[in-house]
Amino acid sequence: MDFADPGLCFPLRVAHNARMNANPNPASDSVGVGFGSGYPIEPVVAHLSDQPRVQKVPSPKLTLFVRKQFLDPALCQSLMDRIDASRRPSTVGDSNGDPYFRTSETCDLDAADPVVAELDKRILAFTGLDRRHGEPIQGQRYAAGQEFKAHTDYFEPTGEDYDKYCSVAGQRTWTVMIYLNDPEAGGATRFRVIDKIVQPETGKLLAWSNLRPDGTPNAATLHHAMKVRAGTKYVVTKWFRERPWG
Ligand SMILES: O=C(O)CCC(=O)C(=O)O
Ligand SMILES: [Fe+2]
Repeated sequence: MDFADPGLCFPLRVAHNARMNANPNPASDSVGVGFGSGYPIEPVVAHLSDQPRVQKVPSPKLTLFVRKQFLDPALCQSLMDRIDASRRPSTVGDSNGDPYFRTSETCDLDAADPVVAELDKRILAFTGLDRRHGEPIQGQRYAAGQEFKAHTDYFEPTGEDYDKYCSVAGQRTWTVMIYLNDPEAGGATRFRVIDKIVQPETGKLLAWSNLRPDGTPNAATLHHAMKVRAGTKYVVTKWFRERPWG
């Protein structure tokens, strides 16, 4: 389940793959090609830090950015409508046997849908990452009582599902997540290693590197989508990979 063990460290494979796929060249496509996979992270960090209204969470352990009101409420509503219309139970890699570990629902958003294409374009322009390294955007929906317990978005290199999820595109480099609404109560995202709780707000974007500057998976990215207490929570997520996606 991509569950973080802070003691784990798998430097060689990840660092090697990540370095091989970094693209230091300027854009050769319409948007988002400049920084390849997002590893090395330094150019991405510089680019994100330059964007208007972006805050970098001050932590030596984790590279995490917050950008409020990245999406306007109308676009958020269009995305929530799509998530409502087409959802399935969420799944986890490397299950630990806890059936309540991730109780939300997931929507595989259609990349051909103009609303989704617009979202993709904005994320690529904002991050500077290469569209070829991006997974298709997903939506997540949490009804009251639903959550996604503490996990990491990278895949444990020793986990039994590592090859299944990573053999083609490699490890996850960056996570970009946007809250689409502000649920009545609960639903915050808690990064417990750095003691940071982010409250959902309509259109607020989070972006973090799942890898340390040396290319190893960063256990300090451990995060918990806390239970929604009242109302419904919606987010969209786009993950980037070391190598092109499919
Ligand atoms: O919903 C959230 O706050 C976090 C979602 C998440 O961590 C994930 O989908 O991997
Ligand atoms: Fe996550």
